[in-house]
Amino acid sequence: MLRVLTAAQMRQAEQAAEQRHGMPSALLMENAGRGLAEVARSLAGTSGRFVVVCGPGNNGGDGLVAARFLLEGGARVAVTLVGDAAKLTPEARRNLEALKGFGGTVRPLESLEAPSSGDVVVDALFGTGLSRAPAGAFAEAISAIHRWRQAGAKVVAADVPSGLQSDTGEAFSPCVEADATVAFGFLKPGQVLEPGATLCGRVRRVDIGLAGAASREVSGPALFVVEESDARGMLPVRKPDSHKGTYGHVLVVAGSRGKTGAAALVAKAALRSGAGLVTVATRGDALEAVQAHSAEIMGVPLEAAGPLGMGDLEALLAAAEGKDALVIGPGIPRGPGTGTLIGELLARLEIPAVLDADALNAVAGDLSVLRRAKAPVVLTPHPGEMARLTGRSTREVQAHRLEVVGRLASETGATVVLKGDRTLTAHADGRVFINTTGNPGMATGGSGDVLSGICGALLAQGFTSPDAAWTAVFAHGLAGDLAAARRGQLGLVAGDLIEQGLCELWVRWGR
Ligand SMILES: NC(=O)C1=CN([C@@H]2O[C@H](COP(=O)(O)OP(=O)(O)OC[C@H]3O[C@@H](n4cnc5c(N)ncnc54)[C@H](O)[C@@H]3O)[C@@H](O)[C@H]2O)[C@@H](O)CC1
Ligand SMILES: [K+]
Repeated sequence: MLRVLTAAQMRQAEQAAEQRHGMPSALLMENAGRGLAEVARSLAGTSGRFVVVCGPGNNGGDGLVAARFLLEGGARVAVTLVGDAAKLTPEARRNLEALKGFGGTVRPLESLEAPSSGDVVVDALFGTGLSRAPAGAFAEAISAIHRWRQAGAKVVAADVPSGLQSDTGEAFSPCVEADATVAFGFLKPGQVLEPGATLCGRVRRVDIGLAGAASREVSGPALFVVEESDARGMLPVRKPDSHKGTYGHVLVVAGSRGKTGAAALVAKAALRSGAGLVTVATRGDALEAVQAHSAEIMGVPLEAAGPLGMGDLEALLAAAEGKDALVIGPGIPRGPGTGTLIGELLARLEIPAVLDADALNAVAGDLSVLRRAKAPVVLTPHPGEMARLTGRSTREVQAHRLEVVGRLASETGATVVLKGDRTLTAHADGRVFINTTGNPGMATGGSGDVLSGICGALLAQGFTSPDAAWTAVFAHGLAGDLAAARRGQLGLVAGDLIEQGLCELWVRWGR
């Protein structure tokens, strides 16, 4: 997994490096600038020129160091400083002097010969210290960088494209669009969350000497980007002497008349993700249709009528006997008593549970039932369901995804999966896993049911709730990518994620 640090955590890491690991910040800046120069050089044509646009903070300092290394290498380099030179940080100022010592000069932006194809622009206006929308001379410099890029120059951003908020991935207007971004030391959330990820172009991380220990000394959420090897490594290789009991039995409480497909998708996804057995508990008038979807699905009829409620408690407790995980929610008939029923189930069952779809809406009114759960709980809301769970608007949820998902996990003790582009999985211990697989073709009915089925199967196979959740999210997204490669994004339907995507994925992973 790749560790991701917020701006505040980067400052803590920098301090720890200096105070406890003997690594002065001047050296960090030197390493950052050298790495930046190397990436810039790799993007230039044979006789390409470099234009380095520096701001007033340490990001500008990195640019000044890069300019010095480029000059030292014999390149043609123009440097411009935007803003009040008197306000340079002490480290940036030292590097301005060092640049001058190498014969470098700083010129006003208007006097520069416009770079074009083969040339490289280094954007070192703002990094993690950006605090508001760039205006005035800064906005003009960003417009110039944009024009130069249109004319064919490549743009490499120091740490983050200027104008991008490194903690959220939200972009102010204007914001630099880069061909490559050099991440100093650690990735930043804004480099992996959209729209930031797109604005960054290719992200190249360079080591700058922030001792590994520094990343352990930072406080707040521990953010990670999941890589394919992480998810693959979680999936068990089946042992020759195992049997269906080895791989767990999932109880799926889902579906109703007219929504039998939801239950079938959960069940089939669980079956295709290694669960030994899957039983669906649903209203008697829907069960036959659910089982007709697949010969492998076992069934338990819930004979009470109407919405799920306390009248179903005894039947569900009985159905849960001998099961290893519960998935509840997709397509259930929901009524005023459904939340109470789910609360009772969580308080009494000793198996981990995935709450999805209408189970989330049912508990939204009283989240305290989650705290009283006997076993681990995974919540899998999409942004609209997250809005109902947290009493915020969907827009607010989307603008503060990291913060919202982390807070709900720590308040409820559950593992929370906030779905959408770059799905986030937060655990109550402060870890947040950022997912990078998946595609817009997966925005289709039933896709979420498949995710909860995969997650249920992994829980039944003994995964902890955070491991089940982030692994399921990664596998679900990659299954979507594999299925889209065969069907196209427009042609993709949820069933393809199971029959094509997941099966192709397990073959690819040798599972
Ligand atoms: N933290 C670390 O460990 C390291 C940080 N380094 C660099 O330092 C950067 C962070 O440096 P700083 O904290 O100095 O921040 P920045 O260089 O990103 O910019 C902050 C400066 O710009 C001003 N500012 C912010 N938004 C503005 C706006 N919209 N218009 C006008 N002025 C604005 C601030 O008042 C401040 O003076 C990183 O992105 C990275 O490039 C590197 O030198 C290496 C080590
Ligand atoms: K920058």
